[in-house]
Amino acid sequence: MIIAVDGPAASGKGTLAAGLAQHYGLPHLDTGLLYRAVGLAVADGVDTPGFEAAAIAAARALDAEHLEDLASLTSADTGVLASKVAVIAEVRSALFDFQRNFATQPGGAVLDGRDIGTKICPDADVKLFIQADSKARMERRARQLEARGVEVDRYALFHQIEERDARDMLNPNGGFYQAADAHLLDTTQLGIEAALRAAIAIVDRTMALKAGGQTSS
Ligand SMILES: Nc1ncnc2c1ncn2[C@@H]1O[C@H](COP(=O)(O)OP(=O)(O)OP(=O)(O)O)[C@@H](O)[C@H]1O
Ligand SMILES: Nc1ccn([C@@H]2O[C@H](COP(=O)(O)O)[C@@H](O)[C@H]2O)c(=O)n1
Repeated sequence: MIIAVDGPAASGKGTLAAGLAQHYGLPHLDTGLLYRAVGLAVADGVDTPGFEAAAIAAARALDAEHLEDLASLTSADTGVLASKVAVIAEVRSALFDFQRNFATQPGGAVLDGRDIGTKICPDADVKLFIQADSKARMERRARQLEARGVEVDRYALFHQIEERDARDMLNPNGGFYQAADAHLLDTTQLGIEAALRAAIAIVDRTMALKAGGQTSS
């Protein structure tokens, strides 16, 4: 079974994808980490003329070692860098095979990102599109950063998240939109446990309908 989980920054898609993976005994890939690793690799050259070529080279050279420094990869600044390299078509195509191979491994997988249901796994068995309002997302991200001892300017963080979402939604080479057959799950009013229960219910219902020869979207 392939489960595709997409959504904007700090919507909780990674948390839900990890919970679904654990529940169904599937491997999980946070595809944002790939873009973050590329962004981090070219951080020093951001907005210089060689930036694009350097990002393409970094994406082509990416391997598992680049995904180890989670503290640097998951910072808010690296998220912005990731969204800058994510608009480059050759970066996206260089990362495609890694994601596709992960998704199509025997038994299936859970992947979360922006274009999983639309570009990476248009054939996914279940697609979830996670939403939460911008203020709730900002507050969740602020608390996550504060738990790590990072000082947070909530006003700046709110604008950074909105700016990143806009860049992702307008990305001409991206695929960040709700697929026609994706299930919308708004978690603004749901805690982590309730959101995971709702996601599991959607997956179970979709798979049961499919087994009975029906579609659920
Ligand atoms: N339903 C929820 N209610 C409250 N907090 C949540 C909920 N879902 C996730 N969180 C918390 O919000 C923060 C961001 O969640 P998460 O990393 O899963 O988001 P994301 O969409 O994967 O973010 P990004 O796209 O930036 O990687 C985490 O600290 C997580 O524990
Ligand atoms: N499938 C994806 C995943 C991510 N991106 C870009 O990377 C940025 C960081 O992703 P997070 O999920 O870790 O927030 C994101 O803002 C996108 O620009 C992508 O394009 N496609």
